[in-house]
Amino acid sequence: MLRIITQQADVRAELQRICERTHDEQVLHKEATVREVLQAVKRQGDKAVLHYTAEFDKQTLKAEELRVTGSELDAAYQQVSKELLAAIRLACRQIEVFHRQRVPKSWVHFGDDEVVLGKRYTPVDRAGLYVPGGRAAYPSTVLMNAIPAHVAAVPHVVMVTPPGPGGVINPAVLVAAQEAGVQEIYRIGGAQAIAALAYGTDTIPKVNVITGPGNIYVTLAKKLVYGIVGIDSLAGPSEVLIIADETANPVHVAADLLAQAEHDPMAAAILLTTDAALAKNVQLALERQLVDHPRRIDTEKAIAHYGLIILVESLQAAAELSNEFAPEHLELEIKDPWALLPQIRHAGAIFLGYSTPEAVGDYLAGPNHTLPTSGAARYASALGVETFLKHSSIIQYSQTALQNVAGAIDVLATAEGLPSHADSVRRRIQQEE
Ligand SMILES: NC(=O)c1ccc[n+]([C@@H]2O[C@H](COP(=O)([O-])OP(=O)(O)OC[C@H]3O[C@@H](n4cnc5c(N)ncnc54)[C@H](O)[C@@H]3O)[C@@H](O)[C@H]2O)c1
Ligand SMILES: N[C@H](CO)Cc1c[nH]c[nH+]1
Ligand SMILES: [Zn+2]
Repeated sequence: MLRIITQQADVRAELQRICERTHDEQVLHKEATVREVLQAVKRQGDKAVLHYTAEFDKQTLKAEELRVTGSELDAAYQQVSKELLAAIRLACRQIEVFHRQRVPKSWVHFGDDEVVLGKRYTPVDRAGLYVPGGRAAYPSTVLMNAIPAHVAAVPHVVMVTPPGPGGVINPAVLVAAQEAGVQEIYRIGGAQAIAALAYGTDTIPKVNVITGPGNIYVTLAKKLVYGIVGIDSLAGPSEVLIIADETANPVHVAADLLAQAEHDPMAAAILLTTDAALAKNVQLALERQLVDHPRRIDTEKAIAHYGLIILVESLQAAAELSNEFAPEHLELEIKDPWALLPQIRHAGAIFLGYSTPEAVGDYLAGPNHTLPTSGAARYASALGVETFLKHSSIIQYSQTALQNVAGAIDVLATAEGLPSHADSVRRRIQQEE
């Protein structure tokens, strides 16, 4: 049963508990497991990857079986329906159109002071895309990761995803990967996959950046290898926070809460509403929709531990609580969502109005669905083209321009006690004299 509480002193503590659920004490033992997996893969490479694939994914594979073959890729097209292929292609187009609008451009400015300054963007050499596959297959996540990498012109893109029974990878995942231009795919998942991408093994190439969402093991592993490789953000168990007033449809609100809760027993689903009747009706609708839900047990776990309805005094109060939580997804199911939007400061993606369920963003609106979770939206953003790019600063001074600033550099270098810095400028000026 989804709990209803009224806005009172402990609301903030309760929201904080849910927000920080991936950092709490129960997660510590998982972090110990993840550290062990990372160390083992670093030292033993493929041997450890195969060991953990047998232990956690229950699949016994040989190193030469890790890479998905060309014939499996071809066969996948025969296994998906025409409708699914058409939907994947529609999503592909819309995601690409959106991501092409965001490509940062290199620039150079030639100043009148004979100083040239600029920024030059270049893609990483190798990217590793994690596509989750434990509880569900995610062709949509393939597209959300691979298309920005393609738009960024990353030369070498590797994808990993956990093996299903018999080592098989869901054909829709393989089709989506081909439609989005991924050629190299390995059937590994969890922390062992992140470790393999970060350190490299005989079979799996070491990459420069790892992107993609995953469960708590994947997210902890990404956090721990950050620095050895870049990462997009901590995109862990899914979340939705809905702000609704008396005009919202309780059946739709309940469906949207379940649409996130069904991802993972650690998913979070929160409703902030100004209307007590709506709160009650959402609670009832959610119970009804859960009755014959195919993922009922895990979804109920998420709702019981990380689900909540809070009755708030005003939409302004709701916006403040939402900002503190910084949800991955925020829905504004209210009369005038645009009026509340300026109050919203932290959210991975914001869905406005009654006809914009979060699922449109999950699949094909265009913006990326790989989003920061557990409060990371306070400082991080959606995966994007820029995740696969870095920029180098461009600086050129003429002799005259250098003379103009030589005195200031001398003073700063002397203040820092770094005489060779000052000398490197002085010698050039003197050489000219
Ligand atoms: N934030 C986002 O943008 C976003 C997008 C899509 C999905 N998600 C989230 O991705 C997650 C997908 O999770 P999933 O479990 O379905 O797939 P997953 O691929 O993330 O995790 C499966 C892997 O976890 C490992 N694992 C399972 N149990 C383990 C154990 N006891 N010890 C060590 N390793 C273990 C296994 O190796 C397995 O390969 C969900 O939490 C979902 O909410 C988030
Ligand atoms: N809601 C997920 C992000 O938290 C993304 C997704 C993929 N497929 C369905 N949903
Ligand atoms: Zn979803």
